[in-house]
Amino acid sequence: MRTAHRVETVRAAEAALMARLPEGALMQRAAAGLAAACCSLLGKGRVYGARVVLLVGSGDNGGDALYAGARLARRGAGVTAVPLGTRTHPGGLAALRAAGGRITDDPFEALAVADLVLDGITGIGGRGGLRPDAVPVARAARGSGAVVVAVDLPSGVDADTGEVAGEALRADATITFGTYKPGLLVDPAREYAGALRLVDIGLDAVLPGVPDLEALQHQDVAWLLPVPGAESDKYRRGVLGVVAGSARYPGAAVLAVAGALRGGAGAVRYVGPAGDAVIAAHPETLVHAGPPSKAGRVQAWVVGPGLGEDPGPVAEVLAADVPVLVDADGLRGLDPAAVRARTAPTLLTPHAGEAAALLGVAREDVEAGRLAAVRELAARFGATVLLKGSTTLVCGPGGGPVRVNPTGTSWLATAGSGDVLSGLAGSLLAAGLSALDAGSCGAYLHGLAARRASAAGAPVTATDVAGSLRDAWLDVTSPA
Ligand SMILES: NC(=O)C1=CN([C@@H]2O[C@H](COP(=O)(O)OP(=O)(O)OC[C@H]3O[C@@H](n4cnc5c(N)ncnc54)[C@H](O)[C@@H]3O)[C@@H](O)[C@H]2O)[C@@H](O)CC1
Ligand SMILES: [K+]
Repeated sequence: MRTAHRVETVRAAEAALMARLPEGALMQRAAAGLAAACCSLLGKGRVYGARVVLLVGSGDNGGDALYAGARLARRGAGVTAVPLGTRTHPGGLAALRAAGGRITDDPFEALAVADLVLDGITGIGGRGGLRPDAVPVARAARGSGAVVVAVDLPSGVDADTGEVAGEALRADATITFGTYKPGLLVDPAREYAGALRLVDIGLDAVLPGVPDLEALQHQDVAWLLPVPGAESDKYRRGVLGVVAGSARYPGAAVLAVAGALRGGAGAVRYVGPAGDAVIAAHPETLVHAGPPSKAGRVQAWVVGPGLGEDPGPVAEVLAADVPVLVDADGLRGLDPAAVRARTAPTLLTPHAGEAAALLGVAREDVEAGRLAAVRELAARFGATVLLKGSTTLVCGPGGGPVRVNPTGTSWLATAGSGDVLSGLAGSLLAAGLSALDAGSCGAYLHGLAARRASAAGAPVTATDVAGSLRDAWLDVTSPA
């Protein structure tokens, strides 16, 4: 599990750790890890003679860059610092000078020939986007052909929310200290961070056990996925009911069932007007044309994909005392009170547009502030919410850590892929996973399947994604 903590928590942990250590020890740990990471990015035998430029802001983030620069200078790199703040970390500056580094006020000359740029303008103390004087310097760094390495965070992004208010530096890699920060894992900031590397500075011992954000990895998902026991039959493995599709959108039913059949439930019961299309594509499905309440027993429901204008079945499904996943058309006009009144878990799976409609804000606001949006929806509906998009987030109703999905590809932005996800996550619900686990494991497998299907960088269809779910499942559950 990859975990992230917000700035307030990081600062408290750092203070607790610093109280036990000699002055400056923590910053030296950070600088040592940062310098080592820079050496490996430059490549073996390429540190001596490398031209390194440090962009140095007024705080300790600049201090990290300066101390790391001093270490690189001692290994033979030509290191030039560009002070950009109202002050420059005095100890770091002295260390760089003592190691033979130089200071310049002409960043453009130094950047033109740089092999590596360290962005130490702001870290967790940054507020808002880059200040105007830093903007042309950050752009020149990006355009220089050098490897751009952000210290702790790309300067200009919000560490806690992943929001980017104004301009921020685009890094090839970010070397972060002690723990990930939420902004490193959530778009739009995540896109600015490049490849992530965590440097251990001993913070784990003092960080709270419950993080603000967590990202599942293969072994976490493998642990959570259902495995049939010797005594299992199709009913004990869980039956999922899918209420989806309409005369106008029969394909949504076919795709939701395609996801559902590969999600671990023992059987899938389709309820709706697209039974013929569903059976033609998936003969293993049980179909029922009548209302959901007459369809027979299920352990979970999915309602919404391709339903069209008729919200009738949504209320009927919400009245059932089993977990319910509501997606797509089922989310339109969804009443928070009706969801809050349920005793069984509810999982809502909006994309940014649907989330915006539920919150009464603009879609752009949801995309710019995904974490705030998913938390607000979960609190308002008293439900688990899976917010789909460039960074898929899953938040439980009780506050707890938000799960951020680390798999996926932009090729997933294709018609019908959400229908596959709702079937898949619903199937995991029917198999007995909690709404948080079903949503996050579903998103994980779905993203992995899309990556597999588009392996060579080709477009994928939702049908391709469903077809690759089995391989994604095997990927996750096969021992490394
Ligand atoms: N506290 C600690 O024990 C450790 C801190 N470390 C480093 O220290 C950093 C935090 O240092 P600070 O708290 O000094 O904060 P930062 O260095 O992140 O930034 C604060 C400084 O930047 C200025 N600033 C804020 N927003 C700005 C903007 N948009 N544009 C330009 N300047 C801006 C502020 O006026 C202030 O001078 C971490 O990110 C990490 O890099 C590491 O050395 C590990 C240990
Ligand atoms: K930085």
